[in-house]
Amino acid sequence: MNEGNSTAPFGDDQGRLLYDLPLPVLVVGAKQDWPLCYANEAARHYFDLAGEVASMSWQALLGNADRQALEAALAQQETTTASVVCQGIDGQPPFEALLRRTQWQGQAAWQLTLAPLAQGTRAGNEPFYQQLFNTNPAIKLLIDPCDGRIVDANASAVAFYGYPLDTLKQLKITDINCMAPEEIHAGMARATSCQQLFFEFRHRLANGEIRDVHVYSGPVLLREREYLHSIIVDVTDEKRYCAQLETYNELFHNLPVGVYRHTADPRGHFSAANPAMLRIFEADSHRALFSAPMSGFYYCPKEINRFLTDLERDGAVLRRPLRLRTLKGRLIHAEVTAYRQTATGGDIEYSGIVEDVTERYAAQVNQERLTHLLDASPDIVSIADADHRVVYLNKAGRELLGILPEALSDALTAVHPLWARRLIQEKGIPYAMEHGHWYAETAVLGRDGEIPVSQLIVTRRDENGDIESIATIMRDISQAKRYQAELEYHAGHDPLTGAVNRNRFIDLLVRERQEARRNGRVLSLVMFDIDHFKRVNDTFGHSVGDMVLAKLVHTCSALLREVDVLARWGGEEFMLLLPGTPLAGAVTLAERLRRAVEEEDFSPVPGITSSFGVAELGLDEPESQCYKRLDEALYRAKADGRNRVCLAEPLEGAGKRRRVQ
Ligand SMILES: Nc1nc2c(ncn2[C@@H]2O[C@H](COP(=O)(O)OP(=O)(O)OP(=O)(O)O)[C@@H](O)[C@H]2O)c(=O)[nH]1
Repeated sequence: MNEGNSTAPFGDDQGRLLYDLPLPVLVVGAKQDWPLCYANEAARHYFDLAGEVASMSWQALLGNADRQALEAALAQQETTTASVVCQGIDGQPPFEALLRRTQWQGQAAWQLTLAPLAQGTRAGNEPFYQQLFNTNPAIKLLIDPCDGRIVDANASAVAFYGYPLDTLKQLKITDINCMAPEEIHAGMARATSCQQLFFEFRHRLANGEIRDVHVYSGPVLLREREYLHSIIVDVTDEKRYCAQLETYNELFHNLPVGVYRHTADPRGHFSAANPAMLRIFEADSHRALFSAPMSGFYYCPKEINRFLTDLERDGAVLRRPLRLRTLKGRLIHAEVTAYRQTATGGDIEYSGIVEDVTERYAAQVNQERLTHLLDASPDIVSIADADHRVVYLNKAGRELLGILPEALSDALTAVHPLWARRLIQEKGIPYAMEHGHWYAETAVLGRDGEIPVSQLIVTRRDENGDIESIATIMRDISQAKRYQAELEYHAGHDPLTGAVNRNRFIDLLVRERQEARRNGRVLSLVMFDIDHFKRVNDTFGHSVGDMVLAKLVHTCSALLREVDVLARWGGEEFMLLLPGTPLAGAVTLAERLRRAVEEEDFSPVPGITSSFGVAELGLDEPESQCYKRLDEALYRAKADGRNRVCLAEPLEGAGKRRRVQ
């Protein structure tokens, strides 16, 4: 498209349109002196121009008055359209210049369309009109302004409207114009009186299709009658094209991803960028972005060189992660798509899109870190979505289950014993759904049976408050359970004999008394110790004494019921708690124990015996009082010669002695 060439100045479609327009059209630059850029065929005919127009001064073509009026209108900075009535040049009819701002080869320009006024009023104009009407390819209708009848139509009109000429000539303009008839008549009146010559209408074709048209309409005098001569320009495609351009433009400006173009040279510059590019690269203006050398945006030149090499080899690179630097020096993670193309001047250019994925990248890195951590954990971690589909299972979980189960219920069935599954399904999940989390000790099925686990179920809700995920963390607590049991045992047992210690005995007694009260059961206590134990130590040494103590507990324990409790009360003194046992039963048991000890072989110690005090605990009797009664009974057993069982004084008659052998 060369400057001054009379064809296609604005791109093919629009250029063709202007070229074909039977009205003179000039394009002048919107700057000082308004240099002439273009004249269409009709303008060349009107002004009698030949050859290149670029060097011509268009003002010289006009008379003084017209030139001043036009220059005044063109000088209006704010105006986008204007209309100036001109006298016309020598021998030509007057015209109305319709001014419209436009672009000429990327520069601001004015389009001047000259619509002849009252063409028919001058004698000798008819042949020119007839020539234009029949030979010019533009669509033309001749209309009777009185009733809107279509009097004549040229071949282009017949082709455009799709009616045979005869049919077209039987129609009125109101039959093809979509506007209300009264408005059409008002328009025709304005055109007839030359008040308005340019119209935008919508015309209906024979096939029913509606087209957008620009209509230049003015009066002509033919065969001594006044008609309206209308030149119809179909602008439907242009309008659509403009609307599409508008959409693209809007898209370009509002896209959240950066769209760019830059030169191939790494030291080059951005030459086009949408607003998102400014945001991504923290540029205050397009100027700031365009003036920065490309290399300033590269965080890792090696990475960029590889990118450019691949681009040169393949012509395009799709969605490659790149580390880039903003104008403020901040590192960003971007995904870049680039295409290589040859610009108009033959230079290589790159264009494409940049997506700032810094936040997504950080989230991904975080997720990878967490996954790494969770995989390193011996705890079993699983996450299910709102539909109970398992979406994550850490390494410990995968090792336990082998594969990722599809649903939470599958995972529960595969992992938990029935009781735990029920507990989780019936209590755990509903509770966590309501309160956000649930914690309990459950179990998983191990190779050698159940493994106790602590189980935490955590639910997460989305911004609408709907359940988004259900996460479960299970920790094997079998070791802890073992330690706990050991600790509990040691806290409540005597390490030498394995008997319950005094503290635990007191606790058990309190619990047993409550139970006895509830059930109306009796409860007896027996206090006993080894006779002359000091001698054992003195004669055989302390370790033999220890052996005797342990063996005695072993011997006695074998004769007790499960519910009976044997405690080492202190030194070589023991206490028995006998739930549900009345005094007589306790005495019988004490006697059995006494005999068993007497008969036991405590080698190397001969003749070990023991003495017993027995009491039934009164319903409301304080324990201390009962201990005292037992102590007295044991004292009596010792005093009476040892190796015997003595009954404690009954509660009512404390002080009396009773001896049972
Ligand atoms: N070997 C050993 N001896 C203990 C232990 N606890 C206490 N004794 C000893 O048990 C003996 C208790 O002696 P005493 O209270 O005089 O009673 P006893 O010699 O059995 O005399 P009677 O009870 O009157 O028959 C003391 O010598 C303590 O040192 C222990 O754990 N191991």
